[in-house]
Amino acid sequence: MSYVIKDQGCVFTGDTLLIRGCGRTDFQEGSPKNLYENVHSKIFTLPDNYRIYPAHDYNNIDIRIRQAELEYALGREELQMLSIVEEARALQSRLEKSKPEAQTLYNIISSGVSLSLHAVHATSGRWAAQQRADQPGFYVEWALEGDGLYKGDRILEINGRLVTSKTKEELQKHVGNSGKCQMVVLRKKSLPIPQKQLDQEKENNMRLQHRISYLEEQVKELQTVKEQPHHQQQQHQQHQQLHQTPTNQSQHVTSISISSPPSTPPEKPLIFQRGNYITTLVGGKPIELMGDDSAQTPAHVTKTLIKENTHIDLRERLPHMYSMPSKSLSASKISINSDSAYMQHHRREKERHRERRPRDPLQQQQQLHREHLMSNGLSSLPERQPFTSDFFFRQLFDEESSTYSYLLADLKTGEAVIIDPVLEQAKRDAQLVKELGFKLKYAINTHMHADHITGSGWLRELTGCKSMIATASGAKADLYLREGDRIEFGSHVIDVLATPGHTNGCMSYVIKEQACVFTGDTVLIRGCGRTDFQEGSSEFLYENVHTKIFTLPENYRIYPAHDYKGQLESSVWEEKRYNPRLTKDLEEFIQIMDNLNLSYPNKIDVSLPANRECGVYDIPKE
Ligand SMILES: N[C@@H](CCC(=O)N[C@@H](CSS)C(=O)NCC(=O)O)C(=O)O
Repeated sequence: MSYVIKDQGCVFTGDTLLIRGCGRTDFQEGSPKNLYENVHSKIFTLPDNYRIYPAHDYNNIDIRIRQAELEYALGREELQMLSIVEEARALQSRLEKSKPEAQTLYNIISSGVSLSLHAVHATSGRWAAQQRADQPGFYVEWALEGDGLYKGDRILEINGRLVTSKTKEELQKHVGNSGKCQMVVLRKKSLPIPQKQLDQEKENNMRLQHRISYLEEQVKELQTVKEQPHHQQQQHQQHQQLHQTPTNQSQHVTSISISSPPSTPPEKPLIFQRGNYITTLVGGKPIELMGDDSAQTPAHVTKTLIKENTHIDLRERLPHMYSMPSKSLSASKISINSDSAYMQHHRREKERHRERRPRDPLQQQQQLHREHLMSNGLSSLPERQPFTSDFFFRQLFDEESSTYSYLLADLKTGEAVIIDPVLEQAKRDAQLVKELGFKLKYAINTHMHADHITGSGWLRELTGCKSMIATASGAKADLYLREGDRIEFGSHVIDVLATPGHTNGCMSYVIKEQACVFTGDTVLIRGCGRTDFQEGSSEFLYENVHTKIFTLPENYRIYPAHDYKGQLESSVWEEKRYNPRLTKDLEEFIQIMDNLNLSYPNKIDVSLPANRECGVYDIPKE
């Protein structure tokens, strides 16, 4: 399927149409003919300015490597899961075997219980035997100590005659009135599994079931991620993390049915934890986190359905949780009594809101969204300002250094600029410029990079553009930039802001008309550039971000030079609220920056000397 959003002029083509490629057709129901026909009749007939968003992009060996890594991780998880499934099966069968089953000699021996034959002379005659429901033979019920008979012994022979009796009276005839006789009895060597051990095994089994369902989820996730290109894989990870943030309300429900609940509630609560996902079972019931605080705690409750319905006072059972800090579990809001006053209030409130809801589905959704924001103490994301129709924007990625480059153009004049190009991608970028019919005017650097060689020098050779960098960077270029400079391409203007801190020569580039800012390494998504080498200064970085970036309108999009977690863009609104470093006060910020403990960029030794020469140093011939 392809999904078209007409009013946004874009189509999501999945694997049907990829950038400069298309999906393979050599498995599943693949058909080159059908693919070709569909692309030509349904995608290529859409307006030419429709943006195409494919499901994959494979231009880089790193993606393959990442996929191989994922395959490996998947294999490992699958193996682990298999061995745990085996373990669970073995446990299950032991549990099942502990249920009463027909005590035929065959069943007993095949279940692994060893039997021994005993010749017993019952001299006292003080013993009794009984039949057992649905089981053949007679079993000693009680016997006087010292006679050598034990409860549970199965009587095979009495006074030389095999016991084939069907009734107690027939047996009595063999024994005679005195009860004194010579007997052969069959005795189980192993004693039945004690209840405590049985309970323990049930508990273990429950744990294993839980682990299996977690591993199944992991495998499913890995399988999904494996299908995605690196970019999306990283996004997926980020998405996962986001879904564990306090603002996420959705509950993750795993349903495990245990057919035989423990006869008595376990003394201790069972707590399962996977990262922020916590399941606590008390008396077989999951504890639910409720109340506003649950939105602020990273704990995420997995419901496990167990057939049991006891209400238990948690304060007695979990006194330690009631003293936990609210960051790990909001204990004061823990309750398992679904009819608690809080729940009743919550339900009534929900109903009240439902009654007030508008009829129109769109308005209803809007109201729900407002309610959701309000109840989570969030303000609403500012409205997005679209790019103007004559502004071309393309974000490009270099996998090796996780660097974003941005190709921007004026569609009317064809004049283009590229921000932070990477040497290894210069050919790709030059090719794209050519295909789109642009004329590359400038290759602009946000700063002198330490982790990769700039592509600006090489692009200059390939396209005739001019390279640019801040005077303060100390690097060579065709043109030097200072705060307040304006870079023009067609009718578009980039305003230059000096934002030193990561390095002396760091610049941010603002395009007011398009409501966006290219922050280089000054502001990263939920992070910022390191300040531990070159001329790094945490104080400068903090001050410049707060006075020059965070003062921009909140709906300005932020485009950084790197992202290591698969995020593509952010906004001033988001970073002002969620940047874990820059939202702190200066003192704490400096402390965070002083303790990042990042290793030096792998390519620092080649990048810095090359970038001082605008990247035209040691350029590969090919
Ligand atoms: N591992 C990478 C380098 C990662 C790194 O240090 N990134 C810099 C920007 S490039 S100098 C940075 O400021 N990171 C901040 C952060 O919080 O990660 C490599 O070897 O190239």
